Amino acid sequence: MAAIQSEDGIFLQYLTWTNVFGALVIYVVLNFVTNIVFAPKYPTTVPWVGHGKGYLNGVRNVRDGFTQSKQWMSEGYNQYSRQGKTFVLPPVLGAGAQIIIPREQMSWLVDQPDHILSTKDAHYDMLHGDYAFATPKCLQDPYHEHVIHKNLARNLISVLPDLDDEVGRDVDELLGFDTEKWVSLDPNNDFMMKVIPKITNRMLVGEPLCRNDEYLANMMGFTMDVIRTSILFAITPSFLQPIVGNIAGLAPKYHYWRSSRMSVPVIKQRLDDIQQKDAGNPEFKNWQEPNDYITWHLRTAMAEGRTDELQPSSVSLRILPLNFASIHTTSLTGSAALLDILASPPDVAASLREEALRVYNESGQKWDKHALSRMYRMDSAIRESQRFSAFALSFVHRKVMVKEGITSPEGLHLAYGTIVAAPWLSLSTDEELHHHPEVYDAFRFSRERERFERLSPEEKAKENGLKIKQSGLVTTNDRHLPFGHGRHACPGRFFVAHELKMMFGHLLINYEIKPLKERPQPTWIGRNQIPPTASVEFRRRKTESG
Ligand code: HEM
Repeated sequence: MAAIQSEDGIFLQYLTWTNVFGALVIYVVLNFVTNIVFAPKYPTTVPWVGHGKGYLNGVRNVRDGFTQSKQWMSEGYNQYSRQGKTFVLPPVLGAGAQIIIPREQMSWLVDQPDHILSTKDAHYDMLHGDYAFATPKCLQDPYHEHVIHKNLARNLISVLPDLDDEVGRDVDELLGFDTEKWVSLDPNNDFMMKVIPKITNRMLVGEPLCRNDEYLANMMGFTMDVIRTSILFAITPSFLQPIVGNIAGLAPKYHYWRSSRMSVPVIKQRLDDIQQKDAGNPEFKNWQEPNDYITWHLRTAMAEGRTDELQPSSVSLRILPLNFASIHTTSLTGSAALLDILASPPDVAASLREEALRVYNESGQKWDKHALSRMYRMDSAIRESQRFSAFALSFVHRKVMVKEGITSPEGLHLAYGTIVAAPWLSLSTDEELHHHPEVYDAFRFSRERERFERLSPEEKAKENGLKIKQSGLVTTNDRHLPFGHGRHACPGRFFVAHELKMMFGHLLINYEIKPLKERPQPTWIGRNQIPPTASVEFRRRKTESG
C-alpha cells in the first residue's frame, strides 16, 4: 500500500502544466512526422496549392486546411485545372493529400480498371475500413455494393408503391394534420434526418422494421461511429492508429450487434420462406417475396453460390454500410434543395407545386414511374441544388493500386497509394461550364426539356432528344459529379431521384411552406460542407388545391 502511495506521489509530482504541454507538443510532432513518413510520395513536378510542399509547409497546411481548403481548391482550379494541369490539394486533419486532375483527364480516371485505380480501396482508406465498419471484410469485399448495383435500379418500379406509402406516412406523422398551426423545423436535423432513414430502410429491410425506433437509433449510431472514427484518426499518429482504431471500433461493433438482434430474425424468416417456396411447398405457392434489399441479397448470393453471404449475420452486417452511404447524403441533398427552393422567388415553389399536382392527378393520385418521370421541373430543381449547394470539394476518388505506380495522361508518375480525385466544387461554379453559376436557377435543366416535350413527334425527330434528356438528375458526366461518375457512380441515385421527387411532391401538394427571405449559409470544415441550422415553417393545407 505504502509503495503504491509513493508511486502516486511521484506521478503527481510530474503532472505539471509544463510537462503536459511538452507531452502535447511531442505528440503533435510525432503525429505529424509519422504521418508524413508513411504517406504516399507525390511527384516533385506537380504543383501544390496551400502553403506548398516541404516539412514546415506541411505543418502550416495541416494548421490551415480546416478553414482554407475550399479557397485552395478554387486557386488550384483556376491556376492549373483550367490549363489542363494536375495539382496537389494538401492534407487536412483526417484526410491525406489528393491529386486533383483536370476535367480533360476524367475519362481516363473513370476508365481505368479497378486493379489500377480503385474506388473500393479509396473508400476503404478514407473511411478507415480496418476499424469503422465492424469488421474489415465489410469494405474489403463490399458485396452489398454489388447487390445494389445489380438489383436496385432493376426493381425500382416495383418498390415505388412501398415508397409512396412510406413517404406520405412519415411526412404526415412529422408535420401533422393541423390546418391552423405552423410547425417550425430545421430542414436537415428535424426533417430530413427523421424521414429519410425510415424511407431508406423501407427499401432495405421492409416494414415494420424500417420504423422501429431502436433499430433506427442503432443505424444512426453506426453512421455516427464512422464519422467519429474519421475525426479521431485526424488527431492520431499512424503508429497509434491500431490501438485507437480497435478501441473506437468497439462502438460500430456494438451497434452492429444491437441492430442484428432485430434484423437477423427477419432475415432468417425470409431465407426460410424463400427456401420453402423454391422447394415447391404448396403453402408458399402464392407467397410473394417482399421486394427489398434482404430478398435481393439472398437471391443474388444463392445465384452466385456465395454461401458466406447467405448467413443472416452477413446480410445484417451489409445493411449498416448501406445506411451510411444513403442517410446523410440524401438528407443533405434534400435539405439543401428545400432551402434553395424556398429562398428563390415565390413563383419557383408555385411552379413546382403546379407540376406536382398536375402529374399526381393525371396518374390517378399516386406516385408511379409515369408521374415521377414527368416531374421535369422538380428533377431540375434538385439537380441544380446539387450544383449550386455542392457539399464536398472533390468527388470520384480513386486509389493507385499498382505497386510501381502509374503514369497519368500528363506523363506524371503517381505512386502506389496516391488518392486521385476530381474538383467537384470548382467544376460546379465554373462560368465556362454553367451560365451565371452564382445564381440558383431552379429550372436551368428543365426549360429545354419542357420545350422538347411540347414538340410534335415530327419536330422531335429533327432534334437530338437523347442529348436533351441527358440533363436529368441521375445523369452523371464530367461536369456533374455529385453522384460520382463512371461505372462506380452511385447505384442509389435512381432511388434517390424517386424518393426526393415523391417527398417534395407530397410536401408541396399537402403543405404550405413559408418562403425564406434569404438562403441560410453553410460552413465549410476542411473539404466538407456543414449544413446551416435554419427554421422552415410548414402548415397542412385545408385542401390539396387550396
Ligand atoms: C443524394 C444521395 C446520394 C449521394 C449524393 C450519393 C453519392 C455517392 C457518391 C459520390 C459515390 C461515389 C461514386 C464514385 O466514386 O464515382 C457513391 C457511391 C455509392 N453509393 Fe451513393 N449517394 C447517395 C445515395 C445513395 C443511396 C440511397 C444508396 C443505396 C441505398 C447509395 C449507395 C451507394 C453505393 C453502394 C456506392 C458505391 C458504388 C461503387 O463503388 O461501385 N447511395 N454515392
